[in-house]
Amino acid sequence: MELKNKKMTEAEFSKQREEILTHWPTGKGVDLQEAVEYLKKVPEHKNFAAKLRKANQEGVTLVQPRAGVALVDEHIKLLQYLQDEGGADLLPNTIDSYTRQNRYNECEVGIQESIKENRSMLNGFPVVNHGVANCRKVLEAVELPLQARHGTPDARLLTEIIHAGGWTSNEGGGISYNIPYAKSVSLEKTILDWQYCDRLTGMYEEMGIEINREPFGPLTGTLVPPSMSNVVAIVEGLLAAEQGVKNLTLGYGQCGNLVQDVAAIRALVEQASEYFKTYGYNNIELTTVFHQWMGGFPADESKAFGVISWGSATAALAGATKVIVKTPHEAIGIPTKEANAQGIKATKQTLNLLKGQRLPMSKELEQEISLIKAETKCIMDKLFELGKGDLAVGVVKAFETGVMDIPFAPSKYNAGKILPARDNNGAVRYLEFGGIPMSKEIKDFNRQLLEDRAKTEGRDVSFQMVVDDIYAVGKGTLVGRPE
Ligand SMILES: CCC[C@H]1O[C@@H](n2cnc3c(N)ncnc32)[C@H](O)[C@@H]1O
Repeated sequence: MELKNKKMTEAEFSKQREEILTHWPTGKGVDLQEAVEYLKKVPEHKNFAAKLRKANQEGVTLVQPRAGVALVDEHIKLLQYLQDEGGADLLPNTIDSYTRQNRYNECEVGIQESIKENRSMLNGFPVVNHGVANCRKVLEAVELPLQARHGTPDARLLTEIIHAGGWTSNEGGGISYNIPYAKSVSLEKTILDWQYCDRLTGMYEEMGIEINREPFGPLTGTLVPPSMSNVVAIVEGLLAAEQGVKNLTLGYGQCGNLVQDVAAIRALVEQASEYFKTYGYNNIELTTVFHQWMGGFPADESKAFGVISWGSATAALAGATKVIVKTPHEAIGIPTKEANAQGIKATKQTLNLLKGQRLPMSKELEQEISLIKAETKCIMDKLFELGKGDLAVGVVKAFETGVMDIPFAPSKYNAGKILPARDNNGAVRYLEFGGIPMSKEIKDFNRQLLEDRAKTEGRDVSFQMVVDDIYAVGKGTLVGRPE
């Protein structure tokens, strides 16, 4: 199929669908009309899009953990615990790595081993292998809306199954679930595949079922400059809107400097809304998600709670609609249900203490919002130019030329010439731009801030700053000062 940012035709969608549903036997359990009837009976309080809309209207920040284990009954117990003991507002189904690579045979082995070992031998919920009926069993066992959180370049079958199973939100996108997650999957393929997922979402919307879509904001979660992360979020939002998606949550991963993080969320909402309007998508319901620090964590659990609470405070002051929670086991690996619930409770305590508070506008905040918007615009303008007006084509060319470039991404389609480092206040700045087309004024401004830090530290602006910043939070500081 030719790559273009155009709503898929019915014929093209049906042709793909016929083949997709054969990729695993559980595909036979998907019947669109039957699924619509089932979804119509899902109560409003278990619809993800509805709950986000309500939170946005009330100005509250919802709390959502990540969680997923191999077997259905254990997964249900886990989600019920995070709902009842943790107090989660929204529930995840974190999907295992084999499913993310469409390696369903290995999921089958993992399921059998989990039964034998009586513990989860997969790092998430193998939703394709479990199929529609089990998705519904999970939904019917909890009182909260459900979302699939994964990292799947080709999520077409996964998306068919989760929505037929009553889950009303799906994370991901053609860029955000490729560049940080895959080594050699072409961007063209993942944009096309995610157009399918978004078209299916659009079809549900056209049949009266509200489904939320959430591009994956943090990307590599390693010092990603806010403007680069906002470009990906806005682009995936526009691509989804073209396919008929109406309910969108655009995301951002915490960098750590309060003013910059609040500015990133404010700039994201304002600029995304402008682009939706410019391109004629007038009825998008836009919400935001703030991911607590996605980089290296301190192993000490008390220190980990410090990082979790700081992310919670920033999400509240930014007015994010949702915050994704980390746990005190982050430095070790997949958390126990108890540690997961602790992360939720610490987050809710902080959000409640800050209820109704927002970071007030200031010269610094205004300046940071304008800078992020200006940087974002430089990249977006180039994107449309490269694509000769077509966003999808523009994205592929932007990565080929390094106009879009995600720091520390594994994908061979990512130029990897960009280098970020923190300024003296811990805000993430561009140290190297590679092919990113920023104005001279913006380049000089970023450089000056890094020179100021270098002067304070008595060293040159260098790659060592980048390395020091990557380890800093785990070692207990934000800026990686020389030892
Ligand atoms: C981009 C996602 C990374 C985060 O996703 C967490 N994560 C991954 N898999 C699971 C799981 N099965 N249960 C609970 N958390 C999980 C990691 O710890 C990390 O914070």
